[in-house]
Amino acid sequence: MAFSLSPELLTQPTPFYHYDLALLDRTLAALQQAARPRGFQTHYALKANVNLPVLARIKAAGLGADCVSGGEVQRALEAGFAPGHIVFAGVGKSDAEINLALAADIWCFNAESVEELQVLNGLAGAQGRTARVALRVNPNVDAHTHPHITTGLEANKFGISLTDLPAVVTQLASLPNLELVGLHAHIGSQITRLSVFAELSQKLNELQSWLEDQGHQLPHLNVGGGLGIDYVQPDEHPIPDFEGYFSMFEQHLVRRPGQQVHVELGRAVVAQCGTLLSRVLYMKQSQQTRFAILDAGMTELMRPALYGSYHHIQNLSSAAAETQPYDVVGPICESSDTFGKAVLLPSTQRGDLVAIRSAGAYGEVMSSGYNLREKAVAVYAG
Ligand SMILES: Cc1ncc(COP(=O)(O)O)c(C=O)c1O
Ligand SMILES: N[C@@H](CCCC[NH3+])C(=O)O
Repeated sequence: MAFSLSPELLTQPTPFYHYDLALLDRTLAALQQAARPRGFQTHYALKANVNLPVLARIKAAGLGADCVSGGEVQRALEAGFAPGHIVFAGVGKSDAEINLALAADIWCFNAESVEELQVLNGLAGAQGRTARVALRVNPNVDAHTHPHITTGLEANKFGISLTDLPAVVTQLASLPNLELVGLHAHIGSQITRLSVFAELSQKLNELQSWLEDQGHQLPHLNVGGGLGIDYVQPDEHPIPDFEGYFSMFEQHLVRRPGQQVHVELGRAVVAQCGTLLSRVLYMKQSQQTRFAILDAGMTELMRPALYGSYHHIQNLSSAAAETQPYDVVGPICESSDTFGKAVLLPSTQRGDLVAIRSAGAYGEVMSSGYNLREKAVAVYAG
């Protein structure tokens, strides 16, 4: 169904984020329908969107929480996620963040280096606790996505490299306040080539067998997130291909009896339910280009400026059938503050309301106050 705003929101000051919670609920239902019969548990990666009404629906659907900062652990607790359903990942956890998560007795730390394991061991001992850890490995699997959001290659800072793994596992024997409970990998985001998850599964199978040979049985595996969405046709494909995603792991990941397998999805859960609404402030014609200058910019949605990402743009005020190309830009003092070049829109003018689609993930959370901009408000429907 094409995006439209309810009449009372037509006078809402712009820019603002709009979240369709009914679509979020349908997405969560489809996700659980694909995950549960196959025996997978889903955590939601809070980094994609941390708004409490969004988190409430996600928690109600039975997902756990994947956090990458002390702030996210706190937000997950505030949203009512049980500590036993929270994991804490991240390549640079501070002592204060680790202490907070230890005190909350979260389920698991996904650890990314020997030094982190040593610090975690010390801090857990000081609190008189044992910390459950999963080793985040860098499996050197190419996710075939944008280089800035690829995380599972040797060149990336994330995870323990496979060559270091034997030394890390040896070290664990001298860290009495840690309990190894699992293996974790996350190879990247906005992945649309699902075969890479088969490759990841095969790497994890080999590593699991190797760890068992070292005497470590793993009650838990975490295969990360990364499932991509359709930014080009959000109306045709509002719900991502959860069936295809889970069936890859079902077919290729060798699970042990009773083993828990987690996925941690962010974008696929929340991207399509969010839209950034903005008004055209000015039209401007240069020698070659017709610009539509919006009141939203890279401060509200950074993805196009940061990665050259495509977001579908609609003019909600103009019904003309004929279209012409516009460069749709923001008001920020950066040339990269551009939502799209040569975007085909019906005749557009000052005051028109514009929808920038698929902005529910990594949109509002990545906003900034650059140019002393005020934070855009969020409104919820459904
Ligand atoms: C460790 C980890 N887990 C989960 C995610 C969520 O990824 P996505 O939003 O692509 O599902 C990310 C982000 O890429 C991540 O870094
Ligand atoms: N911020 C990225 C995704 C990064 C995922 C976190 N590792 C995006 O907007 O696509």
